[in-house]
Amino acid sequence: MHPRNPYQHTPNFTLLARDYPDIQPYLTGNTLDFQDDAAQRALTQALLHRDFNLTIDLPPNRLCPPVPNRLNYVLWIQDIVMAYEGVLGALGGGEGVGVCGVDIGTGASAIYPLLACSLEPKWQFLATELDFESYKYACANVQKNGLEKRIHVVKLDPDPNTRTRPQIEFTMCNPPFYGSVEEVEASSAMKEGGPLGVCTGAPVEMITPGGEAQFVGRMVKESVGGGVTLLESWNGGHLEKSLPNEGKPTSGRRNDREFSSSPGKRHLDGPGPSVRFGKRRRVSESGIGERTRPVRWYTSMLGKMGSVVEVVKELGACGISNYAITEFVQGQTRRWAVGWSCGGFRLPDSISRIQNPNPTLQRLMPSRNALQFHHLDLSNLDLEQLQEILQTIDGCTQGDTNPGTPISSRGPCLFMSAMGDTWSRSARRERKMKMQAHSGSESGFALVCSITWTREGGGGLEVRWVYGFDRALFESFASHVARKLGPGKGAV
Ligand SMILES: C[S@@+](CC[C@H](N)C(=O)[O-])C[C@H]1O[C@@H](n2cnc3c(N)ncnc32)[C@H](O)[C@@H]1O
Repeated sequence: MHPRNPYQHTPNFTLLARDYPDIQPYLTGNTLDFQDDAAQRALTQALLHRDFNLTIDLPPNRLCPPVPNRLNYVLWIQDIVMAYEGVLGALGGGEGVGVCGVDIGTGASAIYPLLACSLEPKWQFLATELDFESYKYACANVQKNGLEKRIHVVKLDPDPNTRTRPQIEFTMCNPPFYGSVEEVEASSAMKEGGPLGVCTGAPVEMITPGGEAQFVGRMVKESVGGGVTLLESWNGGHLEKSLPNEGKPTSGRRNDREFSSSPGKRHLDGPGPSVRFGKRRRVSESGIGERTRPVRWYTSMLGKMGSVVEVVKELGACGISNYAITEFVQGQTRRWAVGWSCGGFRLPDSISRIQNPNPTLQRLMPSRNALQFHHLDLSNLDLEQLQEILQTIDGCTQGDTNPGTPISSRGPCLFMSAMGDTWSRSARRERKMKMQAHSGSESGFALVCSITWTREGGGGLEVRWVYGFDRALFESFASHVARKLGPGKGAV
């Protein structure tokens, strides 16, 4: 379960039923009858209202989304967005820009955009739906909560006349799991709504040709060309118009008691508000080439581990190495999500990798974006000394940092950027000969890293890859920094 998910323990149904009497008929003691789909609907409605101030209607003939499970995915998306928002802030761009996400197949509940908008007052969504019945309910649910300016529900009708879209920060999707009715029937593992829960999913919610792996595989292929699966009918106009005026906090939408460890930049291992590249050079987002990408992060939930294997294979086939895998465990239900980007922002390992994966997942994990070096003698190193040492690396730019505000548990964090390899011996020789290099060029960074260190345990250094496309360049830079700082024993 996501660490910020407040549903770590089974709710006290008896207490909940006092405020939400619709639950009462399905209670025996503190046990809710998950075999009854009406009980599941009553629970979802109660939790959404109590904890998120959301009111929704759910049709009996469509999926009833379990709130804790759906919230896990939203919180992971929040991690991803916070990670790169922090980086953009550090690079002097992207401040105050609203976040635009896409939920592919929003369902009757429109649960993902509703939850996400309730947690994040600046986010907006495009929510697509294929099925007319679900589409009607989704529109009504968005309207009921006064969120129609921030959540635009579209009924998909392929239309080739696509116009320019605003930057989409992420797409999310809970695709139909199965490839056929036979597969649904053969599966005894389908446990929407808890271990004993009945499933009210309609065929359109459960079945897609080729199953979820093929659905997401298609997304992967389309993402290489900048596409968003089945979004052809959306022209983006609605959200573009409302983007600059949005961002007013929606008071009362968050239950602060439930979310005492509520999300905020200070919880991140990465860059915080005090870090800027501003002094030496302000870089627009277009300077790192990301604004031109229609979608920054594609993500999808997956219900079968075998599908994770297939999707990662497809990512490899498409040459996409910048990806993330997470696992959502809620009671006995286990789900996974895969995210990938064709852009250069690299996520912290804590977001992109599962901590203790089983052997199958271990093999699929993306490469680490942080390299650690131990046994460096850093006992006397302070931020100023580090800055001085790093200044001696030719052709690299340092970001500002506020030493009084540690933004990582490891200590202050410093950003370094480079336009290319300027530190290796051959690069230095070449620079001497040409003497022109990259000075003042605004053509964009090749590499951005954050550097944190600790004096404890003999001194440790962590160089995290924040932006770039060339892993070898990152690894070479990290080793160079470690060599500069002391007698390292190699990266682990
Ligand atoms: C498993 S349900 C997920 C519903 C909701 N997002 C949730 O998590 O509870 C999948 C949804 O995707 C819709 N759908 C199926 N194929 C689609 C497609 N190609 N494009 C958009 N929506 C689709 C279905 O109608 C259904 O509502």
